[in-house]
Amino acid sequence: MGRCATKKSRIEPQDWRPVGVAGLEEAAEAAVRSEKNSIVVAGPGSGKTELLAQRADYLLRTGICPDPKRILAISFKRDAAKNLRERVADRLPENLAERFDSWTYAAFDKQIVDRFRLAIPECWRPPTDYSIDFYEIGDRTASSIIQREASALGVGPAGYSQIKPIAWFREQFLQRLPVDPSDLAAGSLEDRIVVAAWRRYLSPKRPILSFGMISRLAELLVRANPQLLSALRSTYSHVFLDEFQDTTDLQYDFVRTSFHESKSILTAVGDTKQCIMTWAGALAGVTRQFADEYRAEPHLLRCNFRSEPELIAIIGSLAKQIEPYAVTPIHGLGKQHGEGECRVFEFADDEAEANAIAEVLTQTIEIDGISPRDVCVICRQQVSKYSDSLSTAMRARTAAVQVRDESQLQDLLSEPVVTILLDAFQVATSRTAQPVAWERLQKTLSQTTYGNTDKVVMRRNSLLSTTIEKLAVSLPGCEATGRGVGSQLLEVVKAFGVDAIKLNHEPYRQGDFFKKTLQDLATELLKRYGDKPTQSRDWTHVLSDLMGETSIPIMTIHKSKGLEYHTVVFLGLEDAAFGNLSDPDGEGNNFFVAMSRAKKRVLFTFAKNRFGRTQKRDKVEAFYGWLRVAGVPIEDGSKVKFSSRIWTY
Ligand SMILES: Nc1ncnc2c1ncn2[C@@H]1O[C@H](COP(=O)(O)OP(=O)(O)OP(=O)(O)O)[C@@H](O)[C@H]1O
Repeated sequence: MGRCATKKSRIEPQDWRPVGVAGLEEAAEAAVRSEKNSIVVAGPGSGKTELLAQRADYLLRTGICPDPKRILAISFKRDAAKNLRERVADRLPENLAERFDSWTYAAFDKQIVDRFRLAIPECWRPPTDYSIDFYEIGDRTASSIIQREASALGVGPAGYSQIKPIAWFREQFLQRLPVDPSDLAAGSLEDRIVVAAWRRYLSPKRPILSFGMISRLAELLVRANPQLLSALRSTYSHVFLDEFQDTTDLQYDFVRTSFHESKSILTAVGDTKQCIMTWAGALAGVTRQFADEYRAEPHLLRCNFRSEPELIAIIGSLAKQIEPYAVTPIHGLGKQHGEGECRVFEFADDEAEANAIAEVLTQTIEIDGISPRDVCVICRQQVSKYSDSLSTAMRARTAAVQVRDESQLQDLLSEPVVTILLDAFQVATSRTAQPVAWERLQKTLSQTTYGNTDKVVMRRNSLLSTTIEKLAVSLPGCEATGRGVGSQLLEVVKAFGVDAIKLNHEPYRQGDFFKKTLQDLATELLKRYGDKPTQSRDWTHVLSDLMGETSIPIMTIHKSKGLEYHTVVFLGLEDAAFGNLSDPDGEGNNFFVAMSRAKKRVLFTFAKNRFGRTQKRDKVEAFYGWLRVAGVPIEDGSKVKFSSRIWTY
């Protein structure tokens, strides 16, 4: 993908061509060039994220999004927001890319609340030092809130016993907040409890907000302040909504208050693997609602650019079994045959499973030469529990590659300040040139300091070189203590300018998030560095370990969304792994997500005995049925020689 470093003049829409890809399918190109609200529905690997990056390129290069207007992209996960931001930054000149804002819903809501806190009606205004509750309230907490607040209002159990806690929480506590709470305060007992509970959460003594509450405050803020609303609308001429099928009521409501019936043009992209019906052209749920309310033009994509034709055929078969009218997906570049494979193995127990899969993973890396980062192990839930035997089996086979739970590190490594720091550490400690990291650092520094005259650029380059040199000198003798590593991080951050970094990344301006991110990074570095004797401390190794260059990621299905790998192993296609399957459609979609992450190979496993207990597959039988019809039989793992190059009977 060509990096465009120079300022280019505006191009005419008819002269614009997709950047970095051979082409786009017709429906995708229509969505990229659309002048109306639109909803793009497409299967896995169809290039939805790519389409948004291309649309940003189109709108900014042609001036259809004219300076000083901006594009707002909202995603669900931090790494998805980062991925989109990077794709746009990679292909556009800086002066254009800087008008592309890529946020998660949570971060966007929070920065609105924090920046415009004083415009929140006083009765709902949180103190500045509120903490975040990362978990939404569950049944038990809701129940105790109701009990506590009802008692405080002088109502006994007979008065509140009929209130269903979780329904109260979802439908009433998280309802739209009225500008004036007196209506609620004078309303039903449920409403009075809502007001009392909010007051307690907002109280200066121990203010604490969940992301659901922050979303509600952001919506209220925009609704209650016409000037803010109009500023938001005139700032963002175009709005992108990623993974739209997953939008919650609260998020939908915030978008509606902010942009419905405005001049801002909305592009929502949704994924049929979450909502199979849409593939047939029958929009469903929130997708349907959006199409109706925003008079959005639908664009249905059918290409898959990710997977080999054999996997696309299986994905298409599964879709058709679920929805007979589903469009058959085709390979994006017209390939008819490839090396894709999908296999299901049954093992006597998790130990046999671990040995076989460890063998497969080792071969994939050591013989096929696939990078550990291009291989992934997925579990439905409880990653460390499900992958425990596999970790042991891998350790017994090779010291070079391990499997690693990605859940905690994924978010930390997506942080912009962490990217700066790891790039700086990498350039300072690597024995070879690191042009990509160096260029990224230069670019970041140019965003945090002003001016582009030769003198300013020279001064910037000299500052960067000095910072890196200092770091290169200090790191080898760095104390193996939090203070030692932490102070090196601080030195780099200071060179880039703490305020400037915060100015460019809104979430760092709030609370102690910036400090905590640096602390978390120091802890992770220290874990890998501090336990070795001084002479054998090797920063290159520490960094590659932290960035996971030598480890195979293990993650939940949820974390795997939006990602792709050469080989995917799904451990435990079993009833217990899928919980109580109270939502079979949702679990079917989860299965679909896991299946569609693979470019070349996807393996599913079933262990008859796991954690010393017999496993069943009655509830997940539908998934096995889909696979059988798609031509994927269940194989007896004990009869397969996994140690041979080609797994034979
Ligand atoms: N027009 C295109 N030509 C060639 N390759 C493409 C094109 N569009 C996307 N790709 C590639 O196909 C893969 C899938 O693209 P992308 O991640 O954008 O798909 P997606 O629809 O967002 O996927 P999913 O929702 O399944 O995670 C990526 O490797 C991407 O680089």
